[in-house]
Amino acid sequence: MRRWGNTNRINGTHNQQPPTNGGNGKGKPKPAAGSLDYENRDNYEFGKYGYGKNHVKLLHVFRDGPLHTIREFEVDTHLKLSTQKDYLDGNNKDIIATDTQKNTVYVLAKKHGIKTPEEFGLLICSHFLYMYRHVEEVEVNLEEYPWERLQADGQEHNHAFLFSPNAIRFATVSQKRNESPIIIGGLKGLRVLKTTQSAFTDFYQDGYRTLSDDNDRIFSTVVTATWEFSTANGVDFDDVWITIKNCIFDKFAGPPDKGIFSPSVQNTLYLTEKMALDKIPQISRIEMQMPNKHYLSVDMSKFPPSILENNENKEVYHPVDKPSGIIYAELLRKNLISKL
Ligand SMILES: O=c1[nH]c(=O)c2[nH]c(=O)[nH]c2[nH]1
Repeated sequence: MRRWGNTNRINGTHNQQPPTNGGNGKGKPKPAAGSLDYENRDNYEFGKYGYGKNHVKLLHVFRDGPLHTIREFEVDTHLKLSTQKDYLDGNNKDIIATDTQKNTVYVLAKKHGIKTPEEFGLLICSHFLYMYRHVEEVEVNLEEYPWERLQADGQEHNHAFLFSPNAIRFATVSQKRNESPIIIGGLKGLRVLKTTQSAFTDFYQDGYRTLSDDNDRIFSTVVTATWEFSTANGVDFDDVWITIKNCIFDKFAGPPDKGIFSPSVQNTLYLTEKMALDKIPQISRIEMQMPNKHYLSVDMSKFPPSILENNENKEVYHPVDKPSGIIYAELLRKNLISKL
């Protein structure tokens, strides 16, 4: 999890002028002269610091007559204050208690509702920056529970839902005072497998290599993807998430009858990222991980033919948990790189 990272910024900040009584002061109060804790203090400085509440669990139900819509989240809120007197001096005056942070999540959900994880994260960031002048930076992580509307008699149910954990959606929104927010969308845990249209051949040959070329192998992976938005204006965050999931399916599986050929996990990963950047102009970069979950053919050659009714030895595979290959890459729009 990225904490207090700093990369590209999105245009347009929220009004972050705090109420006049927000926060209670800056500067380091001096502990009593001669205090042991005070000695040598100037020899040190803080690196990363902050605090917050993790795993605030929340179900939001929107009742539009008989049609109900739900979103369930676990939310982490993290604040970085401009003062460090809580750490340095045991002075708690500036601390917005983690319990208060938890309450804030519930109150904001009740007051404003929840549309998407990204928009709820933006709301929480701007709330803390607006309310408390001594909050320097906010980071919010949101993980969504994968509820889908239940289908009954071929029809979408008004108020019943099915837990469908085939891909977990998450988002991270962070914002520094007087800067634009950074919005990261994400997907993880998407496990897929195909039984053909995957090969791995012609790779580096030397005395350390024992793996044979394989022209037709099983390809299975558990996809993680994260992407950064270059704008929040007019973005349909739900639609972006579904589009990226569909890019993964398109480049991994291809059309239902013929599929799509993969010469390596690396190439499939790159083509997926490229398709996502081509399709979604509002994202500036995408990063993916595809572990290679190996399924190895069981060697049947030592069994006598009489014991095997069918001699075809590619029907039984041994799923190998560990070790697994790990393939990853980040793809960025080139014009953004050259502007840095
Ligand atoms: O698609 C693959 N990429 C690799 O880098 C690799 N390495 C390996 O052993 N098998 C595979 N498969």
